[in-house]
Amino acid sequence: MTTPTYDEDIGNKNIDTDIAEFKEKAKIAELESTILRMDLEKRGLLKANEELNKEVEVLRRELEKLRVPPLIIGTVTDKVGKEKAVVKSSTGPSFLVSISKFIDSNEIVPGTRICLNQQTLSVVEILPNEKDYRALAMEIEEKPDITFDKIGGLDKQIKEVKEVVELPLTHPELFEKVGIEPPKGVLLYGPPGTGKTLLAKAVANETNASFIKLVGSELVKKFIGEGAKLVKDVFKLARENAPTIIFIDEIDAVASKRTESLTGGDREVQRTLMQLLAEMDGFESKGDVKIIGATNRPDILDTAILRPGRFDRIIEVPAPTADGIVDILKIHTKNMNLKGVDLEKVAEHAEGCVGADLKAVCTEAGMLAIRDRREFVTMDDFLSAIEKLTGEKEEEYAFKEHPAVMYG
Ligand SMILES: Nc1ncnc2c1ncn2[C@@H]1O[C@H](COP(=O)(O)OP(=O)(O)OP(=O)(O)O)[C@@H](O)[C@H]1O
Repeated sequence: MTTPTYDEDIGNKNIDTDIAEFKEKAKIAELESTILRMDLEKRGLLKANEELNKEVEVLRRELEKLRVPPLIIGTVTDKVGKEKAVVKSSTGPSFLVSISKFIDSNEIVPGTRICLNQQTLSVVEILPNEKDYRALAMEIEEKPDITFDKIGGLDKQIKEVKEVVELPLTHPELFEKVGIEPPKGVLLYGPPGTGKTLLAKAVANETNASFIKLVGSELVKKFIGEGAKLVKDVFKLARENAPTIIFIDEIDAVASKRTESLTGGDREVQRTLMQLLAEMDGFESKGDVKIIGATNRPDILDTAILRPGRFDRIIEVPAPTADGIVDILKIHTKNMNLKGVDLEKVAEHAEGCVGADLKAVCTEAGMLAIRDRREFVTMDDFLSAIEKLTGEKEEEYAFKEHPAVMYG
């Protein structure tokens, strides 16, 4: 074997370097093409992701449509395969229904409470257990923190409510001695936002009573077939937690005049009203459960609800007078840092506003000060707030008929 000469040695080294360089370039080219391929793949995936997101959005909208109330409540009595179930609806009949693909069918077992879409009758929602669900339908406060001094411009109404609701709770013996039955319930009527709920809460506060609030329209519109049952439950709960004030807002939704031909929805309302009347007739007027109903539409009420022994006292809660507006403004500005604000002048500009509007005016005036980085609220803030809010209200009235128009 001959040893390579010096020149041969250099030549070999050059070839080696060339090969290494070539290999490196090939590697780089390969990596670059991998990057390109991956980039293309990424773009494809992003596109697919975009498509899928669109599909999810369409399905979500479809699901929302299915869940639009009114829904029928039912209880699963049997499961048929993976996609069907036998459901006893709370309106009476049983149905073999399909389970919507949006529902995890494993969660559907006999006894599960579900909601059915009214048109397709397919299972579109699983309800929490009965107790939790009931809690959603009513608002319960042990002792509300509203006192009579937080209500402005309603002195006459406060006196009447105290006489009719509070006195029988605090001094039932007075009624016994005189030999008259205290009223079981009182109906408050007037435009929205005038303080009906406040009055009911203040009575509960004064008498250390529990406060249960129901909203008539929710009772009958949200879940078909549950209204009557809920009314029954509310009275049971009220007796267990007595003394109790049951406040039924928008009572017209369950107690409007009967119509000749009853549609499904009307029948539901009728059942709820019957249950309410039965509960009212069934309890002692000397007992410690009182009902306060509220409505903006006294003209459409069924007279059955106004018979003696039911809502036998009716109290109007009107929009505030000029003095009332000043009183309410004083209440809502009590903790505000005012500078040069003449509440009587503010009241002149706020003519036609109800309590809820006045509260909104005070909050808006405060917000204007904060927006200006000021720590005090001026007359101008109030005037701008009134202008803004009354403008918004006018727009609202222009679009929808408002019950308050009844009151002029
Ligand atoms: N007379 C009032 N005095 C002080 N504040 C009031 C008065 N009326 C309304 N408000 C304010 O407006 C808010 C809403 O009032 P409230 O819920 O009592 O009205 P409502 O008559 O029950 O209305 P709705 O008929 O819409 O249920 C209250 O929380 C309170 O801040």
